[in-house]
Amino acid sequence: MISVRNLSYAVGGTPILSEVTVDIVPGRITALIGPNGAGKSTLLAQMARLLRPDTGNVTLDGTDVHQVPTGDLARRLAILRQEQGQPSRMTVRELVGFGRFPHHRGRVTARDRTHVDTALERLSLTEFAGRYFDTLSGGQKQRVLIAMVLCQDTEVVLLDEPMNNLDPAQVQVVMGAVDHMSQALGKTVVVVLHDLNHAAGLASQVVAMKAGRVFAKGETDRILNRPLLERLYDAAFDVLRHDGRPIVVPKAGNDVSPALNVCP
Ligand SMILES: Nc1ncnc2c1ncn2[C@@H]1O[C@H](COP(=O)(O)OP(=O)(O)OP(=O)(O)O)[C@@H](O)[C@H]1O
Repeated sequence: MISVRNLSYAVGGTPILSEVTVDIVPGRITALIGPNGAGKSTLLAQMARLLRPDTGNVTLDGTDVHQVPTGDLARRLAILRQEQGQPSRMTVRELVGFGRFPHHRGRVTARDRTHVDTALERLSLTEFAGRYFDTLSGGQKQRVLIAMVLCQDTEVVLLDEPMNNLDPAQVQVVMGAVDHMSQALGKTVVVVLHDLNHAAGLASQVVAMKAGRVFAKGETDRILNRPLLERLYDAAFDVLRHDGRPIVVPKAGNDVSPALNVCP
């Protein structure tokens, strides 16, 4: 399990995360939501040990992530970042296959190839396997990077805005792949999402961030309600229900009532 305890982090004296405490439910999907600049990507990077907190810590099954040996962490945790390096002359299959490196360390086995094929298929990329990555469209590239994460077969998967650049059909492909990671493969997934309906469709838990702090956390149904969302975003919403889950509709004109702007 990933736990974040009293984590604070500042850059140049400016607080980015303040006293963040979160327990991520193992084997489930947790959505990180909140306004631009709330600290979601920074929190995800802290979970992946890409940043070091000033105070507090992130633990993986009770061990501080900064104490986990690097090879061990690479086999247990994978992250899709918003800004990945853009490799040029590599085919889709080669790139997705890189995700297996922490497992095979240069000696590729049949099992590694199966993982690559499965990831390509799951992200509807089989037809692009021989194409160079830099010849793909933005949405196709995004799916390749997600396939690379899936291929790593880690118990923890961290995804920063995986639905970026995707058309509605490809959103469904990626949502299906992420859902499969949790439902069928039992992985613990933390995903940064801006579209609250993607959060409603995917996540069982939501952590809402605002100004570097945890604003609210809990089961998706409990968090995605109108008063809470209006306070979180300082914007007006309607929240409807469809198929037993919330549908969030932003209202035009941002006519949030003054009373709802008051944070508790
Ligand atoms: N290296 C840095 N130097 C200065 N400020 C930073 C740095 N990294 C992050 N910040 C600031 O910290 C805040 C949180 O950034 P972060 O990217 O975590 O937010 P976010 O919730 O993921 O935002 P978005 O939804 O816009 O992607 C922002 O105000 C950002 O400008």
